Amino acid sequence: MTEFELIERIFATLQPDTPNANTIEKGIGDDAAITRVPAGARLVSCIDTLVQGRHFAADWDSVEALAFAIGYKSIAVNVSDIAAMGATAHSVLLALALPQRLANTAWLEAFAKGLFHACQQFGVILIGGDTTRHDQLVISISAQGFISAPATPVYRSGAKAGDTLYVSGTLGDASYALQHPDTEVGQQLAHRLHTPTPRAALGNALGQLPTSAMIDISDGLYQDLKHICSASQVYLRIDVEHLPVSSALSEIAFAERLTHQLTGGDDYELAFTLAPSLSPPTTVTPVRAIGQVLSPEALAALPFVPETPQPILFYQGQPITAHHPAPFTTLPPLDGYQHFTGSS
Ligand SMILES: Nc1ncnc2c1ncn2[C@@H]1O[C@H](COP(=O)(O)OP(=O)(O)OP(=O)(O)O)[C@@H](O)[C@H]1O
Ligand SMILES: Cc1ncc(C[n+]2csc(CCOP(=O)(O)O)c2C)c(N)n1
Ligand SMILES: [Mg+2]
Repeated sequence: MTEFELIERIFATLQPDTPNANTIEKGIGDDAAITRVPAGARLVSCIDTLVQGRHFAADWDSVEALAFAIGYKSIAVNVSDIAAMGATAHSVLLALALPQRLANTAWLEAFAKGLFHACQQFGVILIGGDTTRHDQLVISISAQGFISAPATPVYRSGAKAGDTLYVSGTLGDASYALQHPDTEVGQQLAHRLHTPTPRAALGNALGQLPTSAMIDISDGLYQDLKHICSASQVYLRIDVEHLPVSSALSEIAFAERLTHQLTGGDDYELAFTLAPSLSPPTTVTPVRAIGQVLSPEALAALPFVPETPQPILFYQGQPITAHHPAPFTTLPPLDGYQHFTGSS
């Protein structure tokens, strides 16, 4: 298959019809795509790259077996970032660095089926891309979405003292599945790692409310909430016993599963803050209050306040510290997933 046959046979042909198609003046097939933007809408854009051996397994057997899931997940992680702005995803561009051994109809069809399955589920259309050859599989997807009035974008920077902190779905499932793939619980949770569900409808509903801050959880709850703390210049209280847990993960010892929930990553849940007078929207995705934005008075009452704004963990009403680490025996490292560490 040549590069041009591949694009034509797989990406232009396998795409199902979608409602967004009528807003695309030119999709796959020219030098760039042309989209009709709804009058008054704001354009929301993001990009995420998935790399063999870093975002999914390095070995070829896994990459071959996971073709559908890799296609699905590369769309899902972008839809999640668009949802985290309070927006609705509309269309995507796909840049594919494809190893020779995957440039065959079987692998590409399975990959495209996963990709288009996610596109259909979340109402997005593939409008173009770029295909090159490389020795490892690397997938970059950029997504664009829209926010139309009365919805407004939700930033990381708007959390206010007294707001309630919420998180959607359940946490820690993907991380457990990644680290324990051969256990019964790991296998029950494998779908949460390979085919995560971005909270598209919830993100959209939160864009209709005066949601004060929002982020999607990709690198671990604690680390991602740190971004809300520094952008909003607030301290967050997290009550660890309130972290939502799936029934499969609840089988695991409390301290161990909490570590996955706080630091594991790959959750693609939404964390957000709302003024206490507001109720979170009711969509198919459950949400749970897990803490609050600390007021200056609440902070002043703490035995110790870190210098920089950050989340503070509580268990049974008491701050979790190195001296009083319960429910942990020793405080685990709370940094989540990082591509580069501090050392050079
Ligand atoms: N190479 C880059 N060039 C320009 N901006 C970048 C680059 N890498 C990251 N950014 C920007 O930095 C900000 C944070 O990026 P980051 O990738 O950490 O986002 P995230 O949503 O927290 O993580 P995820 O990759 O899991 O979606 C975003 O605004 C992103 O666009
Ligand atoms: C083989 C393998 N190793 C590790 C992980 C875990 N992992 C990789 S990237 C990431 C954060 C989001 O990435 P980004 O910040 O680039 O969007 C996480 C939690 C995985 N899924 N597969
Ligand atoms: Mg994000």
